[in-house]
Amino acid sequence: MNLKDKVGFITGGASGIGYATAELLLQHGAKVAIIDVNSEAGRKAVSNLAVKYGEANVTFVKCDVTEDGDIEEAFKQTIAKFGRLDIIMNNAGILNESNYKLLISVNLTAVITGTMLGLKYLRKDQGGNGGVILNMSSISGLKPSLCLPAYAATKHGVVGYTRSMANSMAADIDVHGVRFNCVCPECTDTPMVRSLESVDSLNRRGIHHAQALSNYVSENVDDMIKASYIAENTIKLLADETKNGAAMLITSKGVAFIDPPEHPYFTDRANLKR
Ligand SMILES: NC(=O)C1=CN([C@@H]2O[C@H](COP(=O)(O)OP(=O)(O)OC[C@H]3O[C@@H](n4cnc5c(N)ncnc54)[C@H](O)[C@@H]3O)[C@@H](O)[C@H]2O)C=CC1
Ligand SMILES: CC/C=C\C[C@H](O)C(=O)/C=C/C=C/C=C\C=C\[C@@H](O)C/C=C\CCC(=O)O
Repeated sequence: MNLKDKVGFITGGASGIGYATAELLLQHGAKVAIIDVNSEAGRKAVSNLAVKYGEANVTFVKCDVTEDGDIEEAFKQTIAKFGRLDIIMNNAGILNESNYKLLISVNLTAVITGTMLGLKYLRKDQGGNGGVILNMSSISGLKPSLCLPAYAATKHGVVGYTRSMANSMAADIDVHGVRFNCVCPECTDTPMVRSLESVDSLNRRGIHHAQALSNYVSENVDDMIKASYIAENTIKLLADETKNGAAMLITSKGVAFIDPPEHPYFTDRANLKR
């Protein structure tokens, strides 16, 4: 996919990985809607990006991704502003083991809702141009995370959902034109991770092994991979039209595509005919 003049929709785009990806899309000539619950951060992000890339190319829509109506409205406002939609990045996420229902709602339910609601605007057979849905998982979606079991459950859910959607819709891709992929970064230097330095904040959020995790983050955060590195690899995946159903692990050593185990039943639609 040539990113020039394409339109991206990024939840959690006011900060961290979402913001870095928004900026890189703009550098490639795309237009971007930053979708975020934090109005102050969202407006600040857009005013910074507008100075560099032009007011006509970036917009902010306030949206709590746990509210279906907000997500629908955000899609409508994005298309009203830019006239099309090509890239959906369901990226908003939180760390809160205490409030695991909210955690699941933001990190997993909203990814499914954003995919289902967005799909109808992308589908070529429903008036769209085709495109790509990129869901944000984590290395914690591929392996256990002893400090964050509920978080890991949401991120495993994102991998399972994204691969399953890709498989179930791949046979008709010429009709709808939509690809589904997910990215799985290791620990990255962002405001979300910097917030883990405070043991009080970890305890309030019910995070396991709080003191050990706080020490680990304080000692390692400056050497962690940067959001710009996640964004560079995310953009490559977005643009690569050969990739559908990919789970891209991103670590300081580079990227790797993690394949699911083989199983003959219901991994592809041919088996439904048996
Ligand atoms: N930083 C890391 O080490 C890693 C982060 N991730 C994932 O990447 C994504 C982005 O994380 P970061 O950039 O690190 O965090 P961040 O905290 O810098 O950015 C997250 C953004 O999501 C927004 N957000 C939170 N709840 C929301 C809601 N209900 N509705 C709309 N927006 C909401 C926040 O306001 C914030 O702007 C998350 O899904 C996270 O789980 C994955 C792997 C590693
Ligand atoms: C106490 C020692 C620190 C880490 C080991 C442990 O496995 C763990 O659970 C650490 C989690 C740290 C998470 C911090 C931010 C989360 C971001 C994620 O999206 C994934 C990144 C890293 C997971 C690291 C891991 O599980 O080892």
